[in-house]
Amino acid sequence: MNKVTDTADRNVGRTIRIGTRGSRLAMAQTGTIAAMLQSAGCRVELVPISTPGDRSSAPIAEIGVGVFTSAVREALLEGQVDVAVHSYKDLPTAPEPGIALAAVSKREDPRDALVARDGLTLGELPPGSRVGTGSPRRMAQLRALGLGLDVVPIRGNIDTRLSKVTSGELDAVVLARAGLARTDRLGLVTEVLDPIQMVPAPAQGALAVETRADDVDTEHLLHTVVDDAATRVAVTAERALLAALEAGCSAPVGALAEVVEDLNGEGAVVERLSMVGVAATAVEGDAVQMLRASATADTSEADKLGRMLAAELLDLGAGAVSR
Ligand SMILES: NCc1[nH]cc(CCC(=O)O)c1CC(=O)O
Repeated sequence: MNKVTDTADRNVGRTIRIGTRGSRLAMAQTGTIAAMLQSAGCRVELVPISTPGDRSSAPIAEIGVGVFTSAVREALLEGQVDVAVHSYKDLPTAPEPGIALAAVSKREDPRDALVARDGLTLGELPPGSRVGTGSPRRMAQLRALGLGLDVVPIRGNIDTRLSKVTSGELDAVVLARAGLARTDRLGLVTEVLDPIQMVPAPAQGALAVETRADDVDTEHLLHTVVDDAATRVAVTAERALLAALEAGCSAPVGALAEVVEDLNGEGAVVERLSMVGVAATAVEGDAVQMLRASATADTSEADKLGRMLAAELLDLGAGAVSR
């Protein structure tokens, strides 16, 4: 008997309750995980959860890290739901007592995307163009490109941000390509940004699927049905870099790791983990410099690779701004 069948059998007759926020993105993400569980023969129920993050329009920096995730985690701990699905990049780096990261699903394209007026690319936007983003990481990298863009802080869900281009208030916005893909809006993208110029947020495009730490059946099920090994290795390295810099999800820090095929000394194909990390030296004003470090390691050393690149960035002077 294969592993999936075995796990599904142990969960026969059970309905797995998945907590989800009501936003279009959250619903899409939860739907992806629900569909995987259903394909494995599980019955699934979606339980809507409202969070303070959804009810407030204050800047994320003010309302704090984890505003979107803590209410869903509470519902999990209280037993109202069995599974919580989060955008992995929105999770604080500190582990949550009582909660297990049961699976990381196969990552969407992690790159950032530009949605600009008149089909323009970043390079085609005239100097002085107003480009909106709420992320210090994107702000810093946009400024560091030296294109003379007017980088405007914005907030709100994907629809709110896109509407600022449609209304003419902004010339462009930068968003995660993954969020646009999951909500069927890739058609609006005028340029997918080069991940060397715009290093994505750690774990961008990946979903973290959690369950209660004592719910070993659900944990095993999720691990078997949902977990993607290559994604987990990559985001482990990226999150290790973030944690080592003591930087939260809104910090001016980017990291991207990828499992790649390489040749070893004997000419045999081996898998390696290749990674780049960036941190901004300043986020206020226009003079922003991005510090950069990159390296390759064995896939079994993901955590170590992330911490090593973080140490390199700290040596280069990243410490002062990332805390
Ligand atoms: N911070 C909000 C957020 N959290 C996850 C996504 C998109 C999906 C992802 O990055 O995995 C977004 C929107 C965005 O950054 O444009």
